[in-house]
Amino acid sequence: MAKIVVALGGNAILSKDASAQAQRKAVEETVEQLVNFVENGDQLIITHGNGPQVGNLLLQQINSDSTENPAMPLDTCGAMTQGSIGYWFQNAMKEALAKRGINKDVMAIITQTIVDDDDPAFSNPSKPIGPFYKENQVAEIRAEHPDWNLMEDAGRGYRRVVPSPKPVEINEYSAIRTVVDAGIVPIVSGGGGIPVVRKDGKLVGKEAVIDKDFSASKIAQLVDADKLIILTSVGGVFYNFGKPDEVELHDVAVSEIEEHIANDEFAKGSMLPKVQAAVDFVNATGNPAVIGDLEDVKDIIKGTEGTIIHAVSETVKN
Ligand SMILES: Nc1ncnc2c1ncn2[C@@H]1O[C@H](COP(=O)(O)OP(=O)(O)O)[C@@H](O)[C@H]1O
Ligand SMILES: NC(=O)OP(=O)(O)O
Repeated sequence: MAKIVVALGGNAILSKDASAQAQRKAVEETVEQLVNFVENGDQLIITHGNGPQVGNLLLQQINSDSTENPAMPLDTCGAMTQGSIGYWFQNAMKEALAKRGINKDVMAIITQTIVDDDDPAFSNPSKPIGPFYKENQVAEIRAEHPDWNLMEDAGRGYRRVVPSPKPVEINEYSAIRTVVDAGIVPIVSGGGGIPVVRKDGKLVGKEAVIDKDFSASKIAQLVDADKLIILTSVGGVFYNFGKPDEVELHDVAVSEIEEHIANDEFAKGSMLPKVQAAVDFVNATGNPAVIGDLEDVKDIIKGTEGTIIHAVSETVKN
């Protein structure tokens, strides 16, 4: 049995239709893929993003800044998306397991991620959230929301960006470990976890969105995972992505990916955090990380799809 942390992108849950019904359906389709791991005998730990959802939640609140019905701060919005997405996953996963005759508990855990109050990310927003805007909408949006920062997101349009500090600790780590050891399928650290700092013995929320790829890597290291799998909407990691000479990677040594990161070759806010999170995991544990398409889970389990990032020693063995 392998212990596997699987991270799913918020864009995989919300693509075009942002209704609760459509997102629930996307989650139901997603878990049909994830049960393959459990059927394969693996202990699964699920984590997910919330970029599109938390951005939409903020937009829904724009007109509710009255004293009677105030808008919620970003950390609380993060908690709300963790709750809603966790709720969809918990029920969908339980039902999908039952359909295959597997009686296993599934449990979403409200997770807080401790960050550093002095993280430079607080003054350098980089995490894309909410919908994609066309280039010709940008001037109007900037005029309407002068406090927003906007960034181009991997050739897909412009998005609002917010601070994204790095996870330092996972507050609920020991509870997560207990749940994992009990064989329960936990859904943890949704949206990267609610960003908090410790102040005077208390946890205080910060207005930010943590990258779930970094939290997934941290959790995978803390639970001694055998593998970290980051599932997204692309078959793997490409060099020269989107250019005529793009190349998809299948097996790659961590040192090679590190060189390409150092050369600034990966898109910030999309592929860069994934490769960085994978590299951190591989370097800390010596175990492999995989980046691949949610649709390819069966082949990722077989090792025939996705980009597998190996520790150097592993690559030398091959
Ligand atoms: N070098 C690259 N290789 C593969 N995909 C890339 C690369 N650079 C940018 N991308 C884009 O990054 C996307 C995945 O990032 P994103 O959508 O932010 O992930 P998430 O699934 O976590 O929401 C891919 O669908 C692709 O469009
Ligand atoms: N929080 C987070 O990383 O979300 P996405 O995966 O949706 O970008």
